[in-house]
Amino acid sequence: MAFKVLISDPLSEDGIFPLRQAEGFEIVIDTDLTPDQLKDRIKGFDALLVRSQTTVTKELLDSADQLKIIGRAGVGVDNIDLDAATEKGIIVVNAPDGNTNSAAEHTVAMMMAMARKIPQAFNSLKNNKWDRKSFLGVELKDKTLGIIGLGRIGAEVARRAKGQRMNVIAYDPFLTEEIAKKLGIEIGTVDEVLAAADFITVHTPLLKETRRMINKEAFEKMKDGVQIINCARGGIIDEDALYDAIVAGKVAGAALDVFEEEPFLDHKLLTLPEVIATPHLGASTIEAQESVAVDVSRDVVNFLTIGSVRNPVNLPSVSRDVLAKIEPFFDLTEKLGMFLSQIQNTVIDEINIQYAGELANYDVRALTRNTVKGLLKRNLGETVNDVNARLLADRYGIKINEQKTTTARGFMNLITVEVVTAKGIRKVAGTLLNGLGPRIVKVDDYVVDAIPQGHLLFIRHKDQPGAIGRVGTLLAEENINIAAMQVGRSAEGGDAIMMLTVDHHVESASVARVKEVQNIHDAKAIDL
Ligand SMILES: NC(=O)c1ccc[n+]([C@@H]2O[C@H](COP(=O)([O-])OP(=O)(O)OC[C@H]3O[C@@H](n4cnc5c(N)ncnc54)[C@H](O)[C@@H]3O)[C@@H](O)[C@H]2O)c1
Ligand SMILES: O=C(O)[C@H](O)COP(=O)(O)O
Repeated sequence: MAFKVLISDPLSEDGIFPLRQAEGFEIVIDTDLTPDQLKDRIKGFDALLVRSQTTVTKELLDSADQLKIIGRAGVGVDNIDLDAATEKGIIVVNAPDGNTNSAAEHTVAMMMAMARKIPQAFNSLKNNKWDRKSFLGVELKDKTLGIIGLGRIGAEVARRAKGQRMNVIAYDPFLTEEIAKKLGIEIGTVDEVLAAADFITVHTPLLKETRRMINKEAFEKMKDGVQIINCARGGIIDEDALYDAIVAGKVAGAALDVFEEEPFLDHKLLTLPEVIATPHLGASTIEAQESVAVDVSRDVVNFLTIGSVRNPVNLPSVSRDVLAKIEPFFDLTEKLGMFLSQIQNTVIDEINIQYAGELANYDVRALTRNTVKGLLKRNLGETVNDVNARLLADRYGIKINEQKTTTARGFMNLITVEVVTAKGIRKVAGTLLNGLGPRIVKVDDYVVDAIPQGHLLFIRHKDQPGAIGRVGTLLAEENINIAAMQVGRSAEGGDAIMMLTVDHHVESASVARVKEVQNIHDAKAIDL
């Protein structure tokens, strides 16, 4: 099967080699589409690769009939409607590390260019003026740089600022004493950073909390003559407040790579001589572009071919080590969910999943999602996947509980899935048998040994002579071949079950005939 990938923003040709090399991938590059054209173009594509130019709206996603993955060749995903993507079961991946260095270098370049008024001086020279008086700068040495947001880029900027012999004070909700000590910087509150800094640079994502966090009140807390850098996201700094603060002489310089509205050709901040700017070039280096394109291309190929990704944005990521331990259980957990959903029809209130044995030592959330996906699939079909399984369960008011225990009662690992409904509890347990693969080992309280694959007939009956024989005869009449059979009972003459592996799907008419057999309480056809 061929996978179709649409690239709607300019990406490094060298960086997309994982897509070019992958077998069965058709790549279309179309970077000049209007939003309306893109809505039409997206139909039939399995993957969309973007940078920050393409705005991925709910409307665009609504018109995407095949889309499974969006790759953002960069960090910020504020151009993508993540809620809409999650809702539609579309995974979003980004490339969080590939442009860190470039963005940090650009930030430092902007700070130095601003401190020494290099763009203004160059501009004057280009206009045939040899002016040595208007461009008196300041040194960085011994000045204090305030960093708000000390993630990947913020930390790299801090390292470089130390190299410029600056003092650094930073605020980040996750900044520990240990990290600060390692970087040789001071930790401050936002207000302390604002008050102490000669230069302030922001490196947070644009979030509800960070939108316009550098506003009129924040400028009032700063030193006179402070200089501001934003190479993170437009909107973190209130542009009107910045304009006023510069005009009032409070802010001596601003170096901006990003803006509230992009792209633009005319901006009132650019009328001020104190402002230098670049058109969102933080990640625009050959190295960064190649690196981010490689990262997202790999994730797109891996996701579409083997279902795994390294940098999911709307799914918790699983480390490589943990993935190696839990990956063999993916198929089993989905099948356990599918099995349970077919032996019972009542509205599910709660799903309890117990991981017993070695698995209890790992982060098994990916297995839980997979189990829930298996359970919901029967009614929600292919619209449910790993991305939206938990969200859909939430929406239907289904509580999900994950329990772990290291004792697995004779098994290396045992996964027990239980659904709680108004009619009671139904459960199924499964394991991986060394060298033999997945097995269902318990259904409700009956011990069985069935391969969770293909077509099964699950029968509840009374443990009486002849019940098994009569079912066998009836299935022969229906031309249904039995490949394997398991029986289990609570007590001699009590309730019992039969698990038959058959060669084909059992039609509902045949199931109805089985139910009429003497001493048979119930029968269900199961397809796994
Ligand atoms: N100009 C460009 O071309 C360019 C290039 C790359 C990244 N970026 C942008 O740079 C920003 C940082 O990227 P990163 O890779 O360092 O991200 P990151 O996730 O590694 O770091 C972001 C940090 O911000 C912190 N943070 C969140 N809310 C905060 C708050 N209210 N106050 C203080 N800190 C807060 C987080 O704790 C985190 O440590 C993002 O907005 C990204 O989109 C821009
Ligand atoms: O968030 C990012 O990675 C940067 O803003 C880079 O955006 P770009 O890929 O559009 O240059």
